Amino acid sequence: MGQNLSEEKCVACRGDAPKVTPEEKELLSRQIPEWKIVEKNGVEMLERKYEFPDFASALMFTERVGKLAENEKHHPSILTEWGKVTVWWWTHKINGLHRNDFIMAAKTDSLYQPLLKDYIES
Ligand SMILES: C[C@H](O)[C@H](O)[C@H]1CNC2=NC(N)=NC(=O)C2=N1
Repeated sequence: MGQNLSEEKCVACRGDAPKVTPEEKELLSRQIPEWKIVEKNGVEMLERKYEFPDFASALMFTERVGKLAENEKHHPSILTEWGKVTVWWWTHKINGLHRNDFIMAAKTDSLYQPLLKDYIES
């Protein structure tokens, strides 16, 4: 498992679901090299900043990430600014990182280049 994280489904995550082990964290991180693991209030999260040519395209990306979150029932924090969107993924129910978060980060990455391409061509 784990060759194509963006194609895995996000599984329903219960409160007793396992956090990723340090070994899994290391392996999964290699598939999402642009993401950093940060800690906020003692909770580990995945964080990535995406860049855009203006506010409208940043907002379109935010909307697409929001739809992805609703489809997968797993929801990020998103900060939308002029020319950039910062996304954080973690699992609220376990206050930390689950495999789901790495799946969602990979899926988020897969939305980025197509949006830029559509936007520039339109
Ligand atoms: C019932 C519903 O699926 C859950 O409450 C979901 C909603 N979205 C979620 N999103 C994230 N990131 N973590 C969760 O634990 C979580 N729980």
